[in-house]
Amino acid sequence: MSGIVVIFDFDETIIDVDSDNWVVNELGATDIFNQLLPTMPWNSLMDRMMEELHLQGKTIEDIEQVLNRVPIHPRVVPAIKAAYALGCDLRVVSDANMFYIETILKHLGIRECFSEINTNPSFVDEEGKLRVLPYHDFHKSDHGCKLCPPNMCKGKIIERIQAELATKGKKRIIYLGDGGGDFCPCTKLEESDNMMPRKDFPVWKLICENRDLVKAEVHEWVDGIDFHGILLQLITLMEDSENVIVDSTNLFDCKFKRIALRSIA
Ligand SMILES: Cc1ncc(C[n+]2csc(CCOP(=O)(O)O)c2C)c(N)n1
Ligand SMILES: [Mg+2]
Repeated sequence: MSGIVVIFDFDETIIDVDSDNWVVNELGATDIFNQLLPTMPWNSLMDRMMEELHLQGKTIEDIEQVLNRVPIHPRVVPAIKAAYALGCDLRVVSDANMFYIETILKHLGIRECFSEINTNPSFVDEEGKLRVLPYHDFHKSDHGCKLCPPNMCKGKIIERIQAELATKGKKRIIYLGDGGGDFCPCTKLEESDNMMPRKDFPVWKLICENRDLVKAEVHEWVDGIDFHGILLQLITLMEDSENVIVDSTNLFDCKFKRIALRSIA
């Protein structure tokens, strides 16, 4: 086991679209989705959209088939398999839902690479309808974070993971994400952690505008080629820097690799 935990956002990070929009659009429910969007929070809207699809005769198998052909860059699965093979602890933190994520990861043959999936719970009810629930029950209590949507504060999830890691000795985090919801967790990372925001996506813009709020090293990525290249380079570099104390000859190699990485100043 390496001392590295890699935390992945899901939509527009592991897969190349928003899974919610993908299912709605592919099953022909875009118009009703657009009508309902201004009237309720996203997470409640997804539960409602699953009801609409059920009423239109769409089955759970139809949803599975659509999820199984979701766009993903060909380098992403090899990157995840390689990070797992190198002994990293891989986790998902996503505002999609458990049914979508597990269906896609199983189809890609990488479900077992992940030790944990933190997302909105979902289940198939007795009528065969997919139900989507909030990660935090915002009807019961407010998570109190002003940056995040009411159903999920990814920063709270990172703090829980950090507390767990603190009990297991020193572990370093690499976080990959794209969305506005990935900014709060990124502000919780330490100097020795690495943040990989997707270039020109909301979290990248928020980091550029609030550079002082982010202590972690920042490495932007554009596509699956970067996802693969930068992630594996960072894992190697972080492992090297752990070995530096026992083998100082690694130091030059380590510095050289650091220069080779693309960073946001
Ligand atoms: C303008 C606008 N309205 C609503 C949303 C909400 N939203 C869209 S896809 C998604 C799932 C993200 O999953 P993951 O955390 O895996 O990326 C969420 C919560 C948004 N992003 N932008
Ligand atoms: Mg995302």
